[in-house]
Amino acid sequence: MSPVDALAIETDGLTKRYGNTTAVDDLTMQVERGTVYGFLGPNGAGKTTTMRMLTTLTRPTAGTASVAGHSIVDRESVTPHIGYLPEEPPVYDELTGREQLEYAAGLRDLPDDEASERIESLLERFDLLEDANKRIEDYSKGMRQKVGVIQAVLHEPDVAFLDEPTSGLDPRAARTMRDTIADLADHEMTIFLSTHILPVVDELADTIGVLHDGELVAEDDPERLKTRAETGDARSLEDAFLDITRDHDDEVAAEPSAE
Ligand SMILES: Nc1ncnc2c1ncn2[C@@H]1O[C@H](COP(=O)(O)OP(=O)(O)OP(=O)(O)O)[C@@H](O)[C@H]1O
Repeated sequence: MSPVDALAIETDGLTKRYGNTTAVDDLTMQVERGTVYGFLGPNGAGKTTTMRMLTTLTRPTAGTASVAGHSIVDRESVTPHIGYLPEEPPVYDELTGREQLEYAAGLRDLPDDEASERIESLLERFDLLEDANKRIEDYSKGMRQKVGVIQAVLHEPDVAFLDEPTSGLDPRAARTMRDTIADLADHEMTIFLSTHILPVVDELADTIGVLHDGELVAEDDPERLKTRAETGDARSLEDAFLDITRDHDDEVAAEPSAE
């Protein structure tokens, strides 16, 4: 595998502006195949916008990116290789959980027997078998979230984009979710994981990127990120995150005003 083939995601100067707001600002990053990339950032940093560009749901204002070796402007080439769990799982209330997953498998052209084997095994894994024939309108938030994650990885995409995958999950289900993400990564799936729950990233991520005001302000493996550059002392990921995003705010405040 050449170094380029080894990349699941590659962006170069990726930028998205909405009017006067620059949501993502000149983002250049690389994510290796089969790794878990923890994508952190304060509210409004541009994480969702980045994921929407990488999953072809919104077009960049400038810059380029490829996912699984395909340019994101070539929607038809990219989508078979990706799965996406957005903040609100896209599910139909009037379907049952099982019907929703069968529908998702159909959209992905999965053969019926393969689809039903995977659906049943993931339903069991997420403790949803008993409720699989209930309509989604009667599901709790956590149950909807489970269906959303299952449908994002059902077709075993090369790259899964997961936005807050543990949102709404009880501790046992959150554990299952973390174990599932680790298993998928062990089977060569690349996971691009955005969450505010730092222990999840600390446990799972091979690399962490911190986005702030649309810019990538830090990127490293969790252990190095947690080691203070100045003193070499260990700190928690939460402390590292707070230091990095505060330092960046201080830098911005110290910049001479353009006026
Ligand atoms: N469709 C849109 N139109 C206008 N502005 C937008 C749009 N989508 C996002 N923005 C702006 O872009 C910036 C980045 O938003 P984004 O949702 O990507 O952040 P985020 O890091 O995902 O935040 P959170 O952690 O709160 O989910 C914000 O200032 C937001 O207001």
